[in-house]
Amino acid sequence: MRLIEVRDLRKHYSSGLISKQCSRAVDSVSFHIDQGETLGLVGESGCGKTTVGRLLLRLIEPTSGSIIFDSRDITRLNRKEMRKLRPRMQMIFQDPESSLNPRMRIGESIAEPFRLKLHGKMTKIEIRDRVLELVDVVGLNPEHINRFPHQLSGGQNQRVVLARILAINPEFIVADEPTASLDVSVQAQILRLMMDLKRKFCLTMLFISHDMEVVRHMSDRIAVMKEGRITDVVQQTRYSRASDATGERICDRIKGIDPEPLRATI
Ligand SMILES: Nc1ncnc2c1ncn2[C@@H]1O[C@H](COP(=O)(O)OP(=O)(O)OP(=O)(O)O)[C@@H](O)[C@H]1O
Repeated sequence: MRLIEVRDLRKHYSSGLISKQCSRAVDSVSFHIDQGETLGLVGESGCGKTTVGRLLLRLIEPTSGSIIFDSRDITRLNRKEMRKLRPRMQMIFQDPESSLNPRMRIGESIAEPFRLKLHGKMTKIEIRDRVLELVDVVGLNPEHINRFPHQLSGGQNQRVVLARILAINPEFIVADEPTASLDVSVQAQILRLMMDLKRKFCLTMLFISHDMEVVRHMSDRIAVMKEGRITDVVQQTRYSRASDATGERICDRIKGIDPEPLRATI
């Protein structure tokens, strides 16, 4: 089943006071993502990947085109309707610390969606148990819940971001270069965790990266972007998809990671 469909999406920016110049950040882009599928979006810096991701969640408004999410054109929804829909679609950014409130302890950050009663009222004990469960699911220790983001590493903070997203319980995630800011030694661990969570929670994902090898490892299909347009969509077969060799290459590149578990997730 199709969860998201983008039709003829454009985002143009104009600049210059006297002679107006138009930059076509996204130009006539169309694609779809099926439920449970990961579509990789790859292309060189400045080709429009992040703009597509932000448009899909309506963090920015399109110049034209439609974005059908679960059979509804979200470009036509008003603020109230969009606010209601928002928990179903979430974004993971490059820098995990920027997505976390620096003054909130990790436990509070993960608990926030429960406190906001996104999924009904819960008691304090139920919230604490769910937080501890999620901390475990993303591979953190219970002691981390009392720390602040600046007291954790980048990789640990990205795990917190993932736990918080799972607390919101979305169906669709835009992951925009989620490991780009991380130390090479933790990149493979986070990618592996994302693959596991994606399977476990049946998530649908747009995975954005400029790194073709990482995108090949993570995606079912790959859309290639150039100068605001999608130039190619490649279906990954069981064989072309991140093969054992690719898994090993990623591990080779990201030193200190045992290739076996990574291969097991392919
Ligand atoms: N608010 C804005 N105003 C004007 N131009 C913008 C704005 N945001 C993005 N752009 C331009 O749109 C184009 C696409 O930017 P975008 O950030 O989507 O690219 P990207 O492929 O994600 O790049 P990177 O991989 O470096 O993050 C760029 O040329 C950028 O300068």
